[in-house]
Amino acid sequence: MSVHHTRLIAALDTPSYEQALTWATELESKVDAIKLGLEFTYACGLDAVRNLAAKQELFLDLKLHDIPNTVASGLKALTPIHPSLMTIHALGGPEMIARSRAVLEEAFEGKTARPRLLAVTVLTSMNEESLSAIGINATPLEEVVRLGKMAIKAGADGLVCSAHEITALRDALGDGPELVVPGIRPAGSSTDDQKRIMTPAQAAQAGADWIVVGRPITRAENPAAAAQAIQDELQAVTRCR
Ligand SMILES: O=c1ccn([C@@H]2O[C@H](COP(=O)(O)O)[C@@H](O)[C@H]2O)c(=O)[nH]1
Repeated sequence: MSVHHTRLIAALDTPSYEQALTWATELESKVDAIKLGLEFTYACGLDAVRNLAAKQELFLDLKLHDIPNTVASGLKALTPIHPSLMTIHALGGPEMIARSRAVLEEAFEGKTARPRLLAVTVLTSMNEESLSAIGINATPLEEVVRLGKMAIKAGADGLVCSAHEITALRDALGDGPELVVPGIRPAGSSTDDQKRIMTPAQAAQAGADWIVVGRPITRAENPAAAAQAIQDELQAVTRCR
């Protein structure tokens, strides 16, 4: 059994390269990784992503979702950036997930660390009502566990889920899968468009490997101080597993 600490990822959601670089620099010693997603990548391009990846460990969150060949080829095209974590949507199904895993293994054969493949289960902006609106008559918890089991069996290294589903996923899948958890809100902060939220300490207590925090850091008057406060909250929670 070893002591386990939850690590902090800052989501740098901005269309401005200068802004992202400023945040990445300010947060360098405060967060464990940065996340770049659709907004930054579409606005600034892959060279900009590559430049920031040279500065800090990178979670490249592009949530690919298409037919298996297109997703696998897309992931392959991104491998020179060498992010630590990459996302696809679990809803793409087992063949898409298995092809994605295979392409990453092939691209990084013989190298020390390949990017870990994460399957996004149910977005943290969704609740039971939003699931019902798209014809899914299940709770987010039921749907996350159902998709999570399928995705891990198909070859995903981990899952993106909310902190509310961590215990059920650990019960179903054990400690192996890497659980990456957005929808994090320090006590008293605005929920924005997030529906399934928890505080950093609650998510750490539940067993998150990583938490993802965007606006509570980037919209703070002092982003570095906001990130440090979250780290302090995480450090106060020590789990053994
Ligand atoms: O289910 C998901 C999957 C990804 N995200 C991403 O995480 C950050 C959260 O940002 P906040 O500002 O802390 O809300 C954002 O980049 C999302 O694209 C998610 O929120 N939920």
